[in-house]
Amino acid sequence: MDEITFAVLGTGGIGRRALEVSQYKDTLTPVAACDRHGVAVDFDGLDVDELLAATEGNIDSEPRDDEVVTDGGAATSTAEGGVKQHGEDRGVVASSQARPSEDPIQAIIDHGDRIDAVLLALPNYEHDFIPRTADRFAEGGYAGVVIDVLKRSRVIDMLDDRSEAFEESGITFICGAGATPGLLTGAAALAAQSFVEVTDVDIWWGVGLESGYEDNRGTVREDIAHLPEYDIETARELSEDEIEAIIDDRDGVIEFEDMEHADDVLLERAGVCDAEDVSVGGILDVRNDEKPTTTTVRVTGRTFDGETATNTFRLGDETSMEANVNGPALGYLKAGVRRNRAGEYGVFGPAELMPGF
Ligand SMILES: NC(=O)c1ccc[n+]([C@@H]2O[C@H](COP(=O)([O-])OP(=O)(O)OC[C@H]3O[C@@H](n4cnc5c(N)ncnc54)[C@H](O)[C@@H]3O)[C@@H](O)[C@H]2O)c1
Repeated sequence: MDEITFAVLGTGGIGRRALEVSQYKDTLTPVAACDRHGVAVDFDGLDVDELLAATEGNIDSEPRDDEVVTDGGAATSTAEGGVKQHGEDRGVVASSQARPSEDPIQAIIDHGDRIDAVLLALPNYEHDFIPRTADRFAEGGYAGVVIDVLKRSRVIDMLDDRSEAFEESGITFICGAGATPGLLTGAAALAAQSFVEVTDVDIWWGVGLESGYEDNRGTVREDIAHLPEYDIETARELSEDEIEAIIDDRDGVIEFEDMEHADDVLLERAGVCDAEDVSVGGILDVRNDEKPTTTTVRVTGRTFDGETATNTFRLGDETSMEANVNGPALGYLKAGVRRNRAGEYGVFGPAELMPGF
């Protein structure tokens, strides 16, 4: 496969690791990265080691009320929380390759003709943030791959609504392509191949995050929004202290049931099963690196010759969340580029990039 240039939007917990993992993937060259403060662009390839060192412990993941994100305005804030900062500059601007920008996303769109794929490692505190960001790429004349690792089911419909616009623009949009949804959705689609009818898909994940906790505060906040007492708006408003209190109350271990994870709609749109037959839950432990439970996908169905069985896919307990999100995200990115170069545009989920059902 020819070289692929790609950009990462968001150099938080996920985006930084995507850059790191890309160094182990053939043909991928990171040429641009941004966060809410600035942007780094280098078409000879970013110096990932320098960028990671500069942003180590320097992620600004606190949600912003006063942030203007989609109309070309500045991403500014008066909030001081959520930043573990060293040196004078926040986030990516601490890298010598980056410069401050009033509108970092636009700066990347402006270079779009030299970027094959864009990985959106952005937060999802407003459900339409990623769809609106995608709109900006389409309106800015971008023609390439856009891929996200978002979790929420309802956002997939919002992206589907844009399918025609993406097709007209020459955009191949891959949605929900992290771990869950993403790797585990793809695994479910593969496991389903033994069956003529799938009756249940049960996804159960375990994440141990002790040493990655500081880097993944954004993800933890979004996960809290899946607890029955919270939603995306109330989770967005929580202070860091309130989040710590929620974690303390549970001795560092948070269990989730019936999560609104897009694995359900992504399996339905790939024809594997009905969305309502998919359930997602899991356990997050922020005080241990060891997974509190083994991540499994169980797909139950009926074979053509009348048997009922459950195919199970299990992740090794040693694999980290970062490995299970970013390896698949970059793998799906490459699959997207193949489609894009073959002239296939529109919206695709991870299950559709597996054998058809
Ligand atoms: N599918 C999966 O398996 C999976 C797993 C983990 C995380 N995620 C998702 O990945 C996303 C990112 O998580 P994270 O932990 O990296 O979050 P984070 O808060 O650590 O990082 C978000 C980054 O986005 C940047 N950003 C925010 N607003 C911006 C703007 N307007 N312009 C430019 N940059 C902006 C921030 O500066 C930061 O660098 C979340 O939505 C999370 O739910 C998915």
